[in-house]
Amino acid sequence: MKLLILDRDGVINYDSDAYIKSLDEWIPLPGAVEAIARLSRAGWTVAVATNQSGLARGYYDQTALEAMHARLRQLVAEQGGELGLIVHCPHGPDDGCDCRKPKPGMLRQIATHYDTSLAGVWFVGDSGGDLKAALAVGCQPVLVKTGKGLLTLAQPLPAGTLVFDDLAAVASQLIH
Ligand SMILES: O=P(O)(O)OC[C@@H](O)[C@H]1O[C@@H](OP(=O)(O)O)[C@@H](O)[C@@H](O)[C@@H]1O
Ligand SMILES: [Mg+2]
Ligand SMILES: [Zn+2]
Repeated sequence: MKLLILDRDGVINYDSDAYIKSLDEWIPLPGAVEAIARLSRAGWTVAVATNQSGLARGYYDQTALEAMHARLRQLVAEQGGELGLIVHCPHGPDDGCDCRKPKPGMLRQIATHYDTSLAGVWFVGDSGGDLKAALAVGCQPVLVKTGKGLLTLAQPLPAGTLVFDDLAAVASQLIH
């Protein structure tokens, strides 16, 4: 299957060092919704793996998070596409979970959901933790320059990391 996995904050929507705490703060990056819809219409399954430690920190609740994800699904549907599984890690850095990136637990959850291999599946992120999670399970690490991407690019990247300006550029590369 044509599976693409995306990080959320900094890839699909603007990120903030103060976390994205409400639907009002959740603002799609230019071209991101259109890119997901284009990929979906072209037969790609687009899934999301996102750290949401703001839940553990008490900055927002599950209801707010689900409102953001419902809005994203609605926007993609309005462009004729369909967004696949969204998996989030609700834990904090000290909770010792298996799902918080750079651990690959969420990527494995997505592979299990779709009963497919992760080998070579592109995982598109903006942080070093995203790239590490990809490498841990044989995904193709892909960095975009949106969100924290330029900061990440200032550090040494894992060998073989692909770099694109944004999600729209990733979509154009995958859709021939
Ligand atoms: O990029 P994804 O995984 O979709 O989500 C990242 C967010 O959960 C937040 O992750 C936090 O990191 P800590 O969780 O505090 O280490 C910070 O980087 C915030 O700026 C950011 O909004
Ligand atoms: Mg991110
Ligand atoms: Zn977790």
